[in-house]
Amino acid sequence: MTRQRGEVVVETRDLCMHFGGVRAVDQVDFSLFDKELRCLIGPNGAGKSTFFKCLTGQLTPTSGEVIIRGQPMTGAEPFEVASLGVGIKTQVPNVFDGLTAEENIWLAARRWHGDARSRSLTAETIERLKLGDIRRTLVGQLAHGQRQWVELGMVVAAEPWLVLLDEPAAGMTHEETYRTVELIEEINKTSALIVVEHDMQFIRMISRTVTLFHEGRILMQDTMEAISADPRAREVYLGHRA
Ligand SMILES: Nc1ncnc2c1ncn2[C@@H]1O[C@H](COP(=O)(O)OP(=O)(O)OP(=O)(O)O)[C@@H](O)[C@H]1O
Repeated sequence: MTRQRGEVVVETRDLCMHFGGVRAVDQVDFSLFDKELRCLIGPNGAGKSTFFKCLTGQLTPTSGEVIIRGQPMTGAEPFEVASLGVGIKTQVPNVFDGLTAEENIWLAARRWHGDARSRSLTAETIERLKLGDIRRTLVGQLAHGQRQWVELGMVVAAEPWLVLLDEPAAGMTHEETYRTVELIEEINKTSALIVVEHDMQFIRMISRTVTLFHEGRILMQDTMEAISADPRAREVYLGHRA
């Protein structure tokens, strides 16, 4: 079961996001502990992305509460969530194609820090995520996976204590997915993470506590091994994916 570590840093209470009659997120009570790495999985339409967007401020929930490090953040704007020290990577690309990888990472650092600190953070991030071979390449010329890693670098350069990632391995090859897992493990040394992901190979490699959504609710929360062995979980999700 979930190994509880330290303080709860993200909490939702009775969170609901309804679109007309569609209960995309319905009465969700969720807790994330400091330094935890949590994956959110579920079949198409289960409510993962909607839940994610309620945390990031992209959507204002219909009812319920979002609490981040003790602060009530229900309905906050994305910049207010980011201001708490939360790094957010959505599915929408957020890079400048006409700038190099290094310049993109520097810009992300510069948003929060002075010039000197931004330069050192950029160098540290490139070293930490092993992006040295592409640092001077224009992002518009990079492969899909490499662009995603630059975006991860942009998130890391802001020194977040919490990182929220929506489908970081989407569209990646096996090798790119493997590298992305390594980068996420590296980021988890300094940040808690919530990762929405479809890719079973990715989830198994990450191998931590997984929250399984189904019809807007949390159906199960456990290791991937336990979820894989559960008949109900298999029926709603794994049966048509594993
Ligand atoms: N803006 C919206 N307006 C109306 N309905 C929406 C909207 N966004 C999501 N929904 C509906 O809410 C439900 C949950 O969708 P959501 O995208 O959160 O699921 P998901 O688990 O992220 O699915 P996927 O894995 O396919 O991305 C679905 O029925 C979807 O059609």
